[in-house]
Order: sequence, then structure tokens, then C-alpha cells
Amino acid sequence: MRLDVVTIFPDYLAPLQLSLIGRAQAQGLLDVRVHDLREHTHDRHRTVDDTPYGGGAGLVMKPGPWGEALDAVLADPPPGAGQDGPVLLVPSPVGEVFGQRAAVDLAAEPWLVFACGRYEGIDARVVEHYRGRVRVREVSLGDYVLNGGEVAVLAITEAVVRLVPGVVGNAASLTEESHAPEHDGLLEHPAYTKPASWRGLDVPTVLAGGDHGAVGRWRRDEALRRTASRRPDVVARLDPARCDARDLAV
Ligand SMILES: COc1ccc2nc(C(=O)O)sc2c1
Repeated sequence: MRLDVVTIFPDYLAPLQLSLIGRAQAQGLLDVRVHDLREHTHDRHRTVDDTPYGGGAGLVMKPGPWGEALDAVLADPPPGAGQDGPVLLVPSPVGEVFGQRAAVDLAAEPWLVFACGRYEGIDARVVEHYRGRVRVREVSLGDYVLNGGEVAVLAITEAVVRLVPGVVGNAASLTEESHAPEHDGLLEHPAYTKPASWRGLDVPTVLAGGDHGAVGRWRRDEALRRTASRRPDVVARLDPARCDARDLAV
């Protein structure tokens, strides 16, 4: 997978060189390229923003530098980019809320390009223009507002890249996690390790009993109970063929 990130704060993306994502690059599973938007300005002050048409507070990112930056990225496709080209992801408070389903879909893409906005956002014509050239998805981490897209890029990249085959050592663990489609999107059951008793709190006896069937049932019940009590929105979109009200009445 190739990831391109265009930003005015390249150093913000330094964590992509660490840990799991850094290791994926060393293994050749991932090619991350961070581009400084200011390299596509031509004035002495390297200006990337200006006042909004129609007035109002704040500044809007100019379309010119974005057009040059994204054109330069698109002009250098990775091998295997395919006919569809990249998915252009634009983190934004007005975007679709990013979730595990989107992470799974994006993990199957050979090429993702992120456009990190700052200030009051990017001139709307940039998204409009590129919708005619590539698949564009405006995405938000949730119903709150950050100062820019970089934090969202770090979160989305981690959620997506860990699903790329070979990146996580034990791929089986991915199917048992919260929100995993293989886990019906439920929240994960509680986890325990040694010692069996800690500060008067004991590990549930079923987990130490060696009855794998009973452990599996206990874990499923705990996942259903947690999901029902904490995430009614997740319950609302469960597949009734796999989880019905009886299951949730645990
Ligand atoms: C100007 O660029 C921004 C500003 C706020 C913001 N908030 C996000 C979020 O996911 O909450 S993405 C994002 C991008």
C-alpha cells in the first residue's frame, strides 16, 4: 500500500515512522510519503491561506497550492495503482464518521492520498475538482472538531494499515476485536491475565476451567452484554440473523 499525505505540518506525521507502521515500511508492505504543501507556493511568504469570500472569521486554504500538490502526487502513481487510481481522503468535521467498516474497505486499496486541511478548511473547489478525477471521501473521527486533519490521518492510517495482510503478526487477533465484522461489530469481552487474584479481585472461574466451549459462550455473552449496555447505536445495526434480542437480553 502507498500512502501520500499532503500537509503544512510534515513533522506532525513523524509517528508514521514508528512501531507497527514504521515496521510495515521496513518490510516493504507500506510506502509512506509526506509532502509539504508549502513546496507548492510561489510567493516569498509561502502563503497557503486567505480570507473567506462572504466574510466571516478565520482563513481558508487557497485552491492553487492544493491543485499543484495533488496533481504532483497523482502524476507519480505506485505500481499496481490500477485504473481506479487512489482514494483521496480529506479529514473534515463535515465528513462521514470514520468507522471499522471504512477501515476494512480502505485496507483493500493499493493507494490512499490524504489532504490535511487547517484553519477553516480547504477551498471547496478542491474537493469538487478532484471528485471528477478520483474517488474522494471526506471523513471525520467523530462529532468533535480538531485543529486540522493531521491527527485524523494518524488515527485513520493506524486503523487501516493494521488490517493490511502481514502488518500484524497474529492476524487471527484482528477478527476478535471490537467492531470487527467477523465479530458482528460487537464490543470485545473483558480480558484477564495472571495473577488469578489481584487486590481481592478474581479472574472469572470459567476462564481458568479449561472448558473451551464454556469460555467461548462466556466471551460471547460478555461481548453482547457490554455492547447492549454501552453502545445502543451498535446494537441498532447488528445483523438480526446473527444477533437477536434474545442474545442481547443476557
Ligand atoms: C481544517 O481541517 C480540519 C479541521 C477540523 C477537523 N476535525 C476533524 C475531525 O475528524 O474531528 S478532521 C478536521 C480537519
